[in-house]
Amino acid sequence: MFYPELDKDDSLALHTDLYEINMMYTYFKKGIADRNAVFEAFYRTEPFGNGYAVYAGLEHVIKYLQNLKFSESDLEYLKENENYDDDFIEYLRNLKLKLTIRSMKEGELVFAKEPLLQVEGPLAQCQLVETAILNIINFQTLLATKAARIKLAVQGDALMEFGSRRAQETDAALWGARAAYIGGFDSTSNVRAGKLFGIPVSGTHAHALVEAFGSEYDAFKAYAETHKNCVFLVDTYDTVRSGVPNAIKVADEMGDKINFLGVRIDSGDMAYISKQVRKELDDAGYTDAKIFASNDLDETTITNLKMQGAKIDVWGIGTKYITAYDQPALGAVYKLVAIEDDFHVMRDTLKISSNAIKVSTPGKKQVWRISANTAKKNEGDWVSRDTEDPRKFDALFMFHPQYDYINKVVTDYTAIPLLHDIFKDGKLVYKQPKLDEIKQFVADNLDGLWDEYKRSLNPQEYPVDLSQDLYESKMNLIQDIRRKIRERSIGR
Ligand SMILES: Nc1ncnc2c1ncn2[C@@H]1O[C@H](COP(=O)(O)OP(=O)(O)OP(=O)(O)O)[C@@H](O)[C@H]1O
Ligand SMILES: O=P(O)(O)OC[C@H]1O[C@H](OP(=O)(O)OP(=O)(O)O)[C@H](O)[C@@H]1O
Ligand SMILES: O=C(O)c1cccnc1
Repeated sequence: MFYPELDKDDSLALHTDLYEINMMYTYFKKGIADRNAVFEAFYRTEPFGNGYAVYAGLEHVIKYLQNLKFSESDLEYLKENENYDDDFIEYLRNLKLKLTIRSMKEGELVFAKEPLLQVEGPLAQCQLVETAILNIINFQTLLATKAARIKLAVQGDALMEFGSRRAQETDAALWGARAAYIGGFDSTSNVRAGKLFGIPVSGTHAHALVEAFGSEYDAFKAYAETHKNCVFLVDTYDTVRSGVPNAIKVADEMGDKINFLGVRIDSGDMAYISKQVRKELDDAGYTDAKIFASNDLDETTITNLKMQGAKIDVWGIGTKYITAYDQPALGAVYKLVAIEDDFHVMRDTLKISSNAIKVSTPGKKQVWRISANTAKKNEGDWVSRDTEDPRKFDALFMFHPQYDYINKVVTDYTAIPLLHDIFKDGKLVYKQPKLDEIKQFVADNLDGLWDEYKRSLNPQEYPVDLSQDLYESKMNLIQDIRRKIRERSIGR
């Protein structure tokens, strides 16, 4: 630890951007800190060109919110470094979260432009938690989605997560291992993730073992004499001529004393070499021995290797998974959608932009997953005001919010609300599922999605439609704001 005097009194209350606390200060001084507000978090485009994202991070968000309180050293720091009056510091000292949070469940398949998490409560409190909530769900949702893409590419083969050494620091390795498991990996190499989350841990050995013993035979033999389950890394010198023959020799000598699970290759032409290795293992009678592969793999390389007929059974994935190499940010944002006015009435709010995708949708919402009762597949998501309930209608008119000529009428459907109560007035009301249940939930959800949305390249756009009510109030609010701006500029 670098700062032991602070660490003992550290908290995540300051894990926020300064501008959040500066806004809190303004709200406090102007007497509106406790006005009721509603913020919603959403992202704007699907990551990796995928057709959906896998929502993850809620467990960490809950942990963060449950423990949120300014410590004395936090307050001291603010007092010394910012020009806040003492009454604000006192306000922060007594701050007790009273937020009502609604969120998608972890493992839910989610789509661009729909609220994933909604925060309602005192304006200043809503503002404080923006940074950490986005920090957590941006990372974990991105990674769980990457994991699901990799899972799709391996077509049922086993997947090991190897990313810790390349992760952007320790928290990313830990929560990234969890997101991998949610998204479809079978195990992680991170032992702490095993201890904290109950994820199966697994591993082989590194080149260092071979180098330390000076020869592959001595290294494999030593490993076999100290471990029951053995996967030998065979590419330190020459995979085909030395690595695999030495692995086979040790397996023969040890017989039933070990479980010879297979060999790992970590370099070279994986398609060509894996075929050679398969033949050597089969010829020696080890037809059940598996070929493990690692080396900067991702869903694209895996798909290509499969196309080449590579004989790989188990895939170890590190760098390109844990760093979300091809798209390092999900870009989820947190926007104010409603606020209490001077007359204690909730008023919708909107952010206008010349960029259509950046125009937010006002109002407190609910997201409904609409599935056809006959096909048992999802028809799309219907974003409504939180007061609307499509279960009361016989038919649902669904239309694209930007291109309203793309529309359909759905009958005989089931509508399931996706935003669930997590905290009510600061009290946790949600029973958190076990990690394995979340993992299963992802798999079940994927079953409910048409293949057209699931393919990893150029998937169809999944419909995320607005209710008529929401659409009209958005258009009216845009007109209203434009008119006010026009009037003001004419007056000048
Ligand atoms: N047959 C293949 N088709 C497509 N990509 C492959 C194939 N074989 C290996 N790759 C990938 O190509 C990339 C570079 O492989 P390369 O052969 O240069 O590694 P290497 O130099 O042998 O490994 P190292 O640098 O770790 O010793 C890696 O991401 C690897 O997974
Ligand atoms: O390739 P990744 O997907 O990141 O998987 C993790 C990598 O970590 C280990 O390599 P190591 O740290 O020894 O580095 P090197 O193999 O690249 O030399 C292992 O042999 C994998 O290659
Ligand atoms: O167990 C392994 O083979 C492993 C673990 C971490 C990184 N690379 C490989």
